[in-house]
Amino acid sequence: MSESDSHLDLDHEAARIVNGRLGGGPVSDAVDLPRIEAAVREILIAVGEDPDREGLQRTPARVARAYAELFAGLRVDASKVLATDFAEEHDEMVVVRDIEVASFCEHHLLPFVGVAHIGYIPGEHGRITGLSKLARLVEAYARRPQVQERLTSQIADQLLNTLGARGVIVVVECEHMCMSMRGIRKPGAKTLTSAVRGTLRDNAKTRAEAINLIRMT
Ligand SMILES: Nc1nc2c(ncn2[C@@H]2O[C@H](COP(=O)(O)OP(=O)(O)OP(=O)(O)O)[C@@H](O)[C@H]2O)c(=O)[nH]1
Ligand SMILES: [Zn+2]
Repeated sequence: MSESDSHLDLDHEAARIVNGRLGGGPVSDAVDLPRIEAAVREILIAVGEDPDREGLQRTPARVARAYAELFAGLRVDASKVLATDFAEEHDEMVVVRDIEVASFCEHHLLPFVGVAHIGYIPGEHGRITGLSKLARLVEAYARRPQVQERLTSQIADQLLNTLGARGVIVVVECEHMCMSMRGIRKPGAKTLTSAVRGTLRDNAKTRAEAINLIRMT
């Protein structure tokens, strides 16, 4: 696979969506900005605001553009993110940690933010991926309505299936705004989720090594 095949840039992706359509895709695939604008205007009225006051006049359009960007992952084929891979005689662990996560809980459409740590052991044929692609994979799955558990396992499964990794560990730690700003109101509470696949699941010693690398300061 060539570098350019997999050069998925979510900002460009969002820009294309804002411009009305995805490159090559049908127009109906694009985010319906006017529809979001109309809905945001309705929300403003419903909460008792005046959407026509000066400060709010452009808000529905801004929110529509923001949503196109924040949910751009819905239009990314996550399997293509890992398309740049290299043959390399490396059958040891690769860990990238502290990858920023900004996602949206699908229950309240409020952000959850934190970090993801990803470790994998290349498969039999020794395919490794570009390091940035691991962060791109996080972005592709985070920029959509999510639950943290699914985000975690989707990342792990994609590494296992597309890259053919022998073992995968994904740990995500996030604070959910729906728990901090409203409802139970417990700011600072962190949710940790993990997904462990392949040899890392079966072999306690290798798993411990991965966890040590993730925790190492
Ligand atoms: N498992 C899981 N739960 C989540 C996630 N994000 C938000 N939630 C939870 O989703 C649940 C939704 O619960 P509901 O009782 O339907 O909604 P609610 O009345 O707004 O709940 P409260 O937040 O307790 O006020 C809440 O307990 C949230 O904390 C997530 O990523 N994973
Ligand atoms: Zn929530």
